[in-house]
Amino acid sequence: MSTPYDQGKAALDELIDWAAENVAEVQRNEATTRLQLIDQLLTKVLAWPRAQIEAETAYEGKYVDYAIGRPFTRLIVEAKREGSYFSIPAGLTSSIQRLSNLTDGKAGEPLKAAAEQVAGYCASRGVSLAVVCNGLQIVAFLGVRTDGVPPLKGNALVFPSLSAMRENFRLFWDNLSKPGIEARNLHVTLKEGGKKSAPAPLSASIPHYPGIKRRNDIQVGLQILAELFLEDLTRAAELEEEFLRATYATSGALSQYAMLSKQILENRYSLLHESDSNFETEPAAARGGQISPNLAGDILASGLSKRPIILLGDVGVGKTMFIRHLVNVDAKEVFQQSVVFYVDFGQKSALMSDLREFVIEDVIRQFREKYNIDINDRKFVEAVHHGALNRFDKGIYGELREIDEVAYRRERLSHLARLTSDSASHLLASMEHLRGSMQKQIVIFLDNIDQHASELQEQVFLIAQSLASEWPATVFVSLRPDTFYRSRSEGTLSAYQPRVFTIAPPRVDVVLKKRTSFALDVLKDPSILPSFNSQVTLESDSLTACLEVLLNNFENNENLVRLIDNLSAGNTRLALSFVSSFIGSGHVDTRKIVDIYSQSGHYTIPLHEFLRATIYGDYEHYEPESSPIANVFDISEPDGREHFLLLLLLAYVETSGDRAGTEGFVSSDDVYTYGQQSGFSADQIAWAVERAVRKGILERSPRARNVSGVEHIRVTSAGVYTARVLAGMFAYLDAVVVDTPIVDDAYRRLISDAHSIMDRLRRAGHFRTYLDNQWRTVESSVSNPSLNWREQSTRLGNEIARISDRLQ
Ligand SMILES: Nc1ncnc2c1ncn2[C@@H]1O[C@H](COP(=O)(O)OP(=O)(O)OP(=O)(O)O)[C@@H](O)[C@H]1O
Repeated sequence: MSTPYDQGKAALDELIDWAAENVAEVQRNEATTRLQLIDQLLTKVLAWPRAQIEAETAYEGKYVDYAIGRPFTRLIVEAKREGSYFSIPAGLTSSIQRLSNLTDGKAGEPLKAAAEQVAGYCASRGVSLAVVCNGLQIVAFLGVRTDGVPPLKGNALVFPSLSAMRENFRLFWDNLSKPGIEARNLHVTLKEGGKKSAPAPLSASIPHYPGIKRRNDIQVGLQILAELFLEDLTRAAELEEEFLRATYATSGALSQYAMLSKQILENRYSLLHESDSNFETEPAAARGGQISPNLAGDILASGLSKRPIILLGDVGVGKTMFIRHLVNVDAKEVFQQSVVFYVDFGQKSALMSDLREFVIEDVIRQFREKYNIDINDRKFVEAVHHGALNRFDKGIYGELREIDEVAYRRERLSHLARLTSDSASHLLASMEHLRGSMQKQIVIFLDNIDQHASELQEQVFLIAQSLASEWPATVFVSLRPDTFYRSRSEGTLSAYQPRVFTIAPPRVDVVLKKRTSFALDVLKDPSILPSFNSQVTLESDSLTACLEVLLNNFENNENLVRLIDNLSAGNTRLALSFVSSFIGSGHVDTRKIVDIYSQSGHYTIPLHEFLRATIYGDYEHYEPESSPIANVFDISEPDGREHFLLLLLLAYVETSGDRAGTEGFVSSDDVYTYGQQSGFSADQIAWAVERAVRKGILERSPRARNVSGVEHIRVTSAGVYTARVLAGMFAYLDAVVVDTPIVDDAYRRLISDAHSIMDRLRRAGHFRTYLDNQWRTVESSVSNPSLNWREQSTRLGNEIARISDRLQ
């Protein structure tokens, strides 16, 4: 099979022949050159898809001949007429030349003019790679450099003829083809001196960074208890129904605190089914909490459906909780009449085994443990294979019964052994038997697959499909939107038309109040849950006080609820973990809280106190990978303006996504264009976007990327909150300062490790002034920045001054 590399080489051979045959023609003008030679070179030889080449794009009134690459422009090509030759000084044979050697003197003038022109375009659009091409010759160089070398004084990769490209095809391909450019080979070839990286942040010089935050005994005890009562309580089987009734918040009720437009909140999954009529999606529950009539109907039609029913939802949104509530409360009567298997792929053993085997073994185990049916029990086996045994009796061995009873029984036994040897088909027969003789519906839930890698999720999805079509059971499978769409677009799913019900998150404030009240009830009345109370230690009084404080704050402290609601961005598990980590945090003076509360009956949790517990977790210093909160000021290059790149992008995506009909999504093309027009390089933008997606402050549409080939992104509530609230808070600056490279030597010296509150306030003051200085350079290069840093900075300044005054 020929590779794109082979195809490129063959296309170049053809082009060489064609150029030789047509050499006598009138000299081609620029348009013809482009059409006949440059287009061929780019698309056929160098494998750039047409969809990634834009010709004649305008920016600030200037036109570039070709802007190449999606979602962002990776190189700009300036096309010259074929007759406009570049001359290579005599004796220079290497493909890599100093560009200034080629542009010297009169002979170098045409190339010099073209190189200056394209370098100008590159600078104004933030594209680093520049190419000048006249159809037969190519010169490539770095149009924007970050190593201080002026672009026209740097190196260039030169191919003075088509045959030179052919002779050095490997070099030509590696540096200029689509895969070569994407791998950044040209940067390396031209020895940019490696991209300069940003100076090390303060954390690099802090001994034992990030340091484990010490907890006192109370905090240690409280943390264990908080996890037990707020998170583990979920799994206490004795309390299942009581727990669900007391703590379930209806799925799909819109948040009252999210700093996102209603449009985005209401359309959490809606870009999902645009222009795909092969399947229907609908919310599993209406906003009032009632189960969708279609979902209820599907449960009743159990076993008739040959396709799995998909419960689609983001991580931690409450898919498992929805299933449990459905089975034990919402449709309790239906499920009581049914045989229900719940296969949990969250267990470790799921990872170790063959997945199909795991499902079969687990269902057999549940038959035994939940329904008291051992499908290998002799009597049961005989009942299941009753028909087969009748046929056996009528067959040739049936006669043995009269001749030799023992031999008959032995044959019959081997027959049964054969029928049960394949556990999958024996299980299938057992299910058929149950459905027929006991009139039971069979329902199987395959859950928590989304905690595994995506390949595994797809495998489980395929298993669900085959179970639904082979077994007399209704199969539910919970999936994340991205796996679902990947499977559809890659064909695993395309033959099926699954039923899809989406699970929207509940209101976080309601979940928190209900969960805290329930934990308090269990704590106060040991008889509710004996197994739990045996684990309660001396700290249970402190825990009671903490939970009462929290409950009170969830009811009255809007700022706190807004923080949790927005930062958890629909991940209910994350919201609960914020609360339990606050209770046992080494960064919170729990003793003080409990004392104030017992004296006054009231304690308002300040935002900064809760934020500290969340942002630092178990560490003493901010650690960007493990913290659930992103450092928006981090940079990838020694470019101080980059401190504001992510904030600018967040504000841009938020405003552009607010237009009606897009559900908040903006195409990456637009994002890159905006960033590049603001003077940032594509690499800087890619780095910022990647980091933001990883930290959940921007999210990609799982669907748009696969269907139209263009990635779409939108801001999350965590993104809006981080940009608008956190970035202007002292506690946030105080945390992320250790992780932010400082490009100004003077400020780098001022910003050091600090412990006392006065030192930290001083440090935050320096950091703020430093950021203000960098912001001035942004303001001077971005005509209409999407961000108002001055306002945030003033807020910060006021807060720092207020705290200092209070302390003095
Ligand atoms: N509607 C709800 N009411 C009350 N608590 C909820 C609700 N939904 C989720 N929770 C709580 O949030 C946490 C996460 O929920 P759950 O495990 O159901 O999410 P999930 O979507 O199944 O997660 P994953 O994507 O990891 O499988 C649990 O502690 C659960 O009790």
